[in-house]
Amino acid sequence: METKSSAVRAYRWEPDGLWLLDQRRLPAEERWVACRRPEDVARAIREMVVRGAPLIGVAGAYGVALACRLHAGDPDAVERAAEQLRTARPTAINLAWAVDRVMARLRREGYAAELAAEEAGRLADEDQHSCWRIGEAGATLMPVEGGVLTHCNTGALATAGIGTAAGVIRRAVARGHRLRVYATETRPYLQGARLTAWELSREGIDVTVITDGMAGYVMQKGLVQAVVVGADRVARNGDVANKIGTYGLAVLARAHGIPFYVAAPYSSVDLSLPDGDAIPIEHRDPAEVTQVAGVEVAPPGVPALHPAFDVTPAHLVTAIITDRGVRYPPYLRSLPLEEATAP
Ligand SMILES: CSC[C@H]1O[C@H](OP(=O)(O)O)[C@H](O)[C@@H]1O
Repeated sequence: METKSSAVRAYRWEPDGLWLLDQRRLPAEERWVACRRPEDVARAIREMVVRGAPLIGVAGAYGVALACRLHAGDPDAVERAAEQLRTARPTAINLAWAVDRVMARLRREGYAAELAAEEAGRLADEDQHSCWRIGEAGATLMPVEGGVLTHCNTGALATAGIGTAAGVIRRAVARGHRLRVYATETRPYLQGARLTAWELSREGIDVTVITDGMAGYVMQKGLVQAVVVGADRVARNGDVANKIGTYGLAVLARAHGIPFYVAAPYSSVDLSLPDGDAIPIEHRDPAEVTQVAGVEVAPPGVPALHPAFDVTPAHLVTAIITDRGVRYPPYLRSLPLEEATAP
């Protein structure tokens, strides 16, 4: 299965450690950060040097390999480092899932850095193939010609492959769909304006940045024929946690009769949670809201909310595009995602 593309690569596992493309500096500057200790990786995840549900899972997995190197012969120290990695950000299940998978192998076979790195590499390869399968499954759902709105960044800067929602867009364009992509800026970190616009434009994909507040306008004007977003965690009933603002897009899409697709690997599905109310929502530093490029835009002392994610109820989701096929409601409402089968 072809999985390569011209998509950018956001991480490199090298003999001296894990190198991460510093996504806080894009698109102005392509600067790499070296992580040689597990706490370097945990900090990079917390500070969003690296971000994106599947990709922070891969980074966390390599962080375990760094922990085995640093704490050779001290399994308890590796366990403590793994706990710091798996809890660096709470919402994306991929992080805990990936770290737990590597640790399960180490507990069986020994706390060797080579084993951890091998398992992290397998995770990355699996995510590359998963992105490709998601892209292929979702491409057929995209308009042959028209506007597609996407939120946040779900591409090669969020995964080890071509992306989830952005992977759907990439594969649809590769198949000849004539798409105009509307990328919401995605305040406050600006994943859309800074990252998605950078990723897609450098590949010649027609992308237009809009403010988050323009989503209703482009839908009302008939400029958008589909919405496709990613996910950080999907509950058993199909409720979806994703970047803040996703829920509003789903409501707008439903009001305008526009299909609202979620693209996510099964590694983002958390069958232990019955519905979206149980998904932990990360609240980040309010200064990320009140400051733009380091400039205070709100009066000093005025508080700001900063939930980094929201939950879209399954009934607003047209379909979830996964690496195991497309899932349609009401299956998502009546059956756990795992047992649901495409109609
Ligand atoms: C491939 S899904 C990426 C997912 O992660 C993003 O969150 P963040 O940028 O805070 O890591 C966003 O929710 C995307 O949909």
